[in-house]
Amino acid sequence: MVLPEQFKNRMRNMLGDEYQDFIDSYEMPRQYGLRVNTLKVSPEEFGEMAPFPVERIPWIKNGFFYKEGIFPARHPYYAAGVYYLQEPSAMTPASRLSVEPGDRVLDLCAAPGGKATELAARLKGKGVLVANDISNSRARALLHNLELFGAANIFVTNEIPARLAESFPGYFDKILVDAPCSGEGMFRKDPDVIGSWSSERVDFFAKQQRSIVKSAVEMLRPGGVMLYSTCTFSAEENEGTVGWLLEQNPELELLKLEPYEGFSEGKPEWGGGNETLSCCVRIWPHRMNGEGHFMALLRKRTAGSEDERKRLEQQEEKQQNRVKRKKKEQPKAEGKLEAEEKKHLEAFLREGGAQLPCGRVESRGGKAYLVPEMPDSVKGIRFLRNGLYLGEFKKGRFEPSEAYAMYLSPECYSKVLSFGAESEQVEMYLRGETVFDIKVGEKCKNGWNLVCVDKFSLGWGKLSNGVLKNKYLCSWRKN
Ligand SMILES: C[S@@+](CC[C@H](N)C(=O)[O-])C[C@H]1O[C@@H](n2cnc3c(N)ncnc32)[C@H](O)[C@@H]1O
Repeated sequence: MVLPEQFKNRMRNMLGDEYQDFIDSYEMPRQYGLRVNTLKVSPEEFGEMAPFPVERIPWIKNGFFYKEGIFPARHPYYAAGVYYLQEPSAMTPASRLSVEPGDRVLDLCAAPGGKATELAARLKGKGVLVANDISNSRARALLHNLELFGAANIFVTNEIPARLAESFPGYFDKILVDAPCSGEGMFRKDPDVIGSWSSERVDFFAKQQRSIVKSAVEMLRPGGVMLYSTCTFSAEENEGTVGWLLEQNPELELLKLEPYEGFSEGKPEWGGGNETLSCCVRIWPHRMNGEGHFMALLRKRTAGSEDERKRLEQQEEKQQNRVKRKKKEQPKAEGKLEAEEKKHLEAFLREGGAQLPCGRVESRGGKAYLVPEMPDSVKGIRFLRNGLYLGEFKKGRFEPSEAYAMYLSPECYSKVLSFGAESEQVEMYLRGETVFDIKVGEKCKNGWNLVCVDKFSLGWGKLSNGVLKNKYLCSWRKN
């Protein structure tokens, strides 16, 4: 692998005696991993039922290594959202942010969802995940992955962080900032990144990261916890950014991350000398089985000293005023279901013996959504999805959505048609073809059926006289 001379010089200066081991790691095979969706299956169960050889990743509870030459994305379990393909060190940031059901969580730079899908799974349907990305096309991929995972309590936004900060001052319990970076830890996985590397880009990202984390801190509640991560090695973008953040925000303190023997400490001298920077964690490819990552876990202290309390109060007041001004500017949007719509939705739920989780159902443009609790100040925020898209009202009936199918499990719906993972029928279904010769049985009946591969939902199909009309979402179909 041909690496830029300037990059090599920088790494030689950083690593000293270790430099040769680091460079040699570029000749070693890259690491392949998948992370199990705990909304659908436990890691233990997956370990027993995995359709190809896997090995547990020692520092990630629901992570598994698989070998080069295996293609997990081709298996129907991938289409069922049973796992997400992710390089093992990239699994680490979300694994070290202690998200609990009921938390308000923000993933500020979330696309395509490698970490947001894990945060959503940890919430177990309670609380809310705001998953944001500045790029609209990448935010679409993020939404797709969250829906594939069956995540319901989501708000997928496409905003600049400063705009979000106006709407969510001091709102979140947990924030992940997986910042855009120079990607030095991606060289082995994606050699194209090498071509775009330059020391100017390192400086560019370091500056951009400061502006992103500044907004993130404004959105963290006192006592809340934030994890900052990158997939790069440069000091400027890692200890440098975190050192600056600590200087600007004395209410922040670094916490230790749940340890693993392969992790290395951050270097205070690379970030202005603050000794606590040693709490940061680095994953070096020559020291453990990961491509490379940096992580810092920060907590916003609750007001302690009188000065600090006053400063936080002033900050809070300023932010609340901004929210009040915004509220005045925007009329309240109406989203209640019409009586007819309510009737059609209830008829559908009754037919399948399904129950919606607690929450508010809203209708927008003839579509129904189960929406999470949100402050009024979100009005005006650009978003792709608010909550779980349940389905559409069409010609006097309700048609359930793909996202709703992915959210459901066969235990929650009374009409289920399950294909075996190795069957030709599951492949036909995923290609969008009509499936014939289906026999009705105890669970599989005429009408809307939740189509599954083994016990994992894939989508909808409408059964009549042994013929399954395929309702699998066109844009998700296999070619
Ligand atoms: C390292 S990637 C995130 C990867 C993602 N967390 C995952 O695990 O799949 C950084 C992301 O930040 C987004 N981004 C770049 N500048 C941003 C900004 N100013 N605010 C928010 N997101 C930004 C990029 O579009 C990109 O998707």
